[in-house]
Amino acid sequence: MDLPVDQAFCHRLPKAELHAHLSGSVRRETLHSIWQRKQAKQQCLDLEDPSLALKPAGDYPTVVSFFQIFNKYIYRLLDDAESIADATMPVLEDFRIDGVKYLELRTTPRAIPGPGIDYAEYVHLVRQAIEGWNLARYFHNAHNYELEAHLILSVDRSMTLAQGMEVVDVAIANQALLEPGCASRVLGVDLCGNPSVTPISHLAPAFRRAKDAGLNITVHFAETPTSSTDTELEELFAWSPSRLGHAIHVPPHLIEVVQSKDIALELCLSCNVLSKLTEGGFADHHFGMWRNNGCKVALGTDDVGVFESALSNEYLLAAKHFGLSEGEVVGLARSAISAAWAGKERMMKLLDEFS
Ligand SMILES: CNc1ncnc2c1ncn2[C@@H]1O[C@H](COP(=O)(O)O)[C@@H](O)[C@H]1O
Repeated sequence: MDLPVDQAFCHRLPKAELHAHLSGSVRRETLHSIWQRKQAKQQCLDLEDPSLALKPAGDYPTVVSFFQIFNKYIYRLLDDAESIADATMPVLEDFRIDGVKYLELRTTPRAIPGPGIDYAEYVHLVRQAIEGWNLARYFHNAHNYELEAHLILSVDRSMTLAQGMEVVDVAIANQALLEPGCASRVLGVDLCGNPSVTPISHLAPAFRRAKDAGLNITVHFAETPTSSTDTELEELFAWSPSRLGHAIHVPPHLIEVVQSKDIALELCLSCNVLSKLTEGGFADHHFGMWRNNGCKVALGTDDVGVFESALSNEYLLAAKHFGLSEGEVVGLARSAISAAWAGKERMMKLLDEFS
């Protein structure tokens, strides 16, 4: 008999997180301690305490105000090698504690002129932080990796083609392990950023280069009505993505394309409801529509630092608002794992954890 799904069950579930933005996944407490350290060193003196500067989840009046928190606050605080490392490691630890076994963390390479950080160096710093954390857990846990973490590099919609190309070149250069014994790699490229920034067609050659180099492609798709024109959505399909993020305002004739191409959907319930990208509450979320259409769904947190709903809670919300049984929630977690990019063998091992 199937029992009602509860928090403990969703926590125990071996989970794959495929849609999480690094800078949006940093907890407020982590930002606060980085801010305190910097204040003590007389740095970032013009930045308010993050507990005052960042609104509670759900208090962003528009989706545009949500995007401003990155440029106006988080990027200004995380502006050197130390703070990038200090932000990245707790993000991994938070996912591990929540029972995430496999993570594809995405981040947008940033150039930070002061300390001389370019896109390649930014990615190197994030990779070093991942490997440092990995190593600590490896020795703590009798030489087993508890969380396998990889990277996806994001191209922001506002980038020029030259910047997009540079992101892809850095992604290509980071497809291999950093050094023998390391565990993480760059697996793919994403298109993200404020969906009111259009058009995006100038970025096509960058995604073509990524595809040609064997990188996987995911794109933020149909997040707002402005970014859901047939022209944009057909352009994005031409980039051959194997996954789509959010997929909110997809017209019926393109729903069929998603089905026929077996594209997986990365769906983020709390993010969409709290940032008002969707209308209504959780029960109105398009998760129900995609699931009923038999599409492969991977639940994700998007920006857990902002929306404060861990992946286990996203499974609980789906179960609660869509009446899922324990067996159906397990099926959902397996569906996320089957959409991951780390290779068949690795995915089979993760799927074994359910037996
Ligand atoms: C509604 N959800 C979303 N839709 C689109 N893009 C989003 C996003 N949430 C976050 N980002 C993108 O991720 C960047 C922050 O992380 P990284 O600096 O890359 O690690 C933001 O600047 C934004 O471009």
